[in-house]
Parts: sequence; structure tokens; C-alpha cells
Amino acid sequence: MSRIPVMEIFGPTIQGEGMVIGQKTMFVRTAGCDYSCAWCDSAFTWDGTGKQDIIQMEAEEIWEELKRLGGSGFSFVTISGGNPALLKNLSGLIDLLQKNNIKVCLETQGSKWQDWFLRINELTISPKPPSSKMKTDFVMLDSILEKLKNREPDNSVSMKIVVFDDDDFQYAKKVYLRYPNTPFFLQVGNDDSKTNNDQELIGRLLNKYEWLIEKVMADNELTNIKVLPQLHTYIWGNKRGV
Ligand SMILES: C[S@@+](CC[C@H](N)C(=O)[O-])C[C@H]1O[C@@H](n2cnc3c(N)ncnc32)[C@H](O)[C@@H]1O
Ligand SMILES: Nc1nc2[nH]cc(C(=O)O)c2c(=O)[nH]1
Ligand code: SF4
Ligand SMILES: [Mg+2]
Repeated sequence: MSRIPVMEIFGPTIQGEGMVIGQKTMFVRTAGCDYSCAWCDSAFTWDGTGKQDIIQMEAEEIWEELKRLGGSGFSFVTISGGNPALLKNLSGLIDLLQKNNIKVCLETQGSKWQDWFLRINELTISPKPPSSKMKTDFVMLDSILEKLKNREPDNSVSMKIVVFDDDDFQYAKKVYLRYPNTPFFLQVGNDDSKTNNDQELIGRLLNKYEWLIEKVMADNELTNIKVLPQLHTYIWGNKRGV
């Protein structure tokens, strides 16, 4: 028996972020994080406010719930959190999904290593800029990217950095230059992940997207880079479970 702390399972929806943006996917969100980012849009996974929703589930039970929600209409599952890399025992779930021809994507911040990283089809590493108030352990990040060179050949790894301000942009540049061979994404930061005034939020996020694009356009060192919105927030605002 090996249970996984699950905060929520939802979908089908689209992946709103990063290298497979737009991809139809189900989500499994695990509980617990070793960080506490100032602007975390999923703080309910670690700040105690979602405690009553955490369910300890076996891999088989997660798979059953995914099928109950998504029927046969999905072939991608994205695991996020919290930090799913806190969970040594995710191996069983990854195996079970892949045995059923499901591609597995996973989001983590690059603070912890797990051997099952090597088997994730689309792994997003998202180191945190200064506005988060977290400090990046670059020794750990270097070692994670080094070990990932031994991943299975069809599997993809990318970096995604959320940018709120000029300091974050400088940080993102430093990370870009440190890992020149890793596909690199910038993502617009959502500075109000509580509001339910969608129109006002979306207007502001569009302006921030334009600001970020213009920063990249003007930069001569950031060349092989993609600048993305957090697409789901432009459609559903801060709604949970989409
Ligand atoms: C909620 S986190 C969970 C996975 C993992 N803990 C991580 O941070 O990569 C998923 C993604 O959402 C991003 N994110 C969190 N809060 C955000 C916000 N307010 N605006 C934009 N992106 C945000 C994170 O940077 C991360 O890339
Ligand atoms: N649609 C959608 N796309 C996402 N991409 C990453 C998410 C996350 O919270 O990790 C997320 C999310 O919560 N919803
Ligand atoms: S690392 Fe991810 S889940 Fe953890 S606090 Fe930061 S954004 Fe939230
Ligand atoms: Mg999210």
C-alpha cells in the first residue's frame, strides 16, 4: 500500500502553461510544498486552507477517478501541486498511466530530485524568481539538469520562469544563460490570484503579456525563447479545477 496525498483531480481541460500549452489534459494536483511562493496561485495545496480536501489515494484509485471524469476522452495527464517531487512513491502512478498509453506531464520547481523524473514524458522545471521570495539552490538545479541528460530519449524537459517585474526578468535571463540547451519559456505572472473580477484581471494580464513580449523583443541575449500567457487565466480567470 502506497498512498499519494491528492488535493484535486480535474479535467479534461487544456494545459494552460509551458511547452505543451493548449494540449488537452487531465490534472492531478498533489498536496504539500517545500516552498511558499509569495504569489502562489495554488497556495491551498500547502497553506492549510485546503487541508479538509486532501485525500490519500492509491495509484489505481487515481486512475479510476481520472476515467470517471474523463471517460476515454484523454491521453495526457498533468501532475502538479504543490510540489509532486516531494513524493518518492509517484512511480506506481506514472507506470500505471503509461501502461494505459497516457502521456505524463509534470510540473515542479527544481528544488528536489526523484528518479522517476527520467520517465516523465513532458517535465517542466520552474525555478522561482526574486518576487516569489524563494531562493534558488543552483547546485541542486544544476544536478537535476545534469541527471536529466540520462532520461529516455523521447522525453522532453523545459524550463518555465514566471516574470512579474524587472528583477524577475534579470533572474530569468541568468537562468537562460546558465542552461542554454534547455527549451525556455517565460510566463506572465498573475498578481491577483484571488479576484473574481475576470474582465479586470484579464485586461491587466494582457497588458503584462505585452510588457513581457516587449522586454524580450528588446533583448539581444534572449534569442531562443518563447513568451507565453498563463492561458487558462485569460479564459477562466482564477477559477479552480480548470
Ligand atoms: C502552482 S505550481 C505547482 C508546481 C510546482 N510547485 C512549481 O511551482 O513549478 C505550477 C505553476 O504555476 C506557476 N504559478 C504559480 N503561481 C502563479 C502566478 N500567480 N502567476 C503565474 N504563474 C504562477 C508556477 O510558477 C508553476 O510554474
Ligand atoms: N488549465 C490549467 N493549466 C495549468 N498548467 C499548469 C497548472 C498548474 O496549476 O500547475 C495548470 C492549471 O491549474 N490549469
Ligand atoms: S513552488 Fe509551486 S506550489 Fe510551491 S509555493 Fe511555489 S508556485 Fe506554489
Ligand atoms: Mg495553476
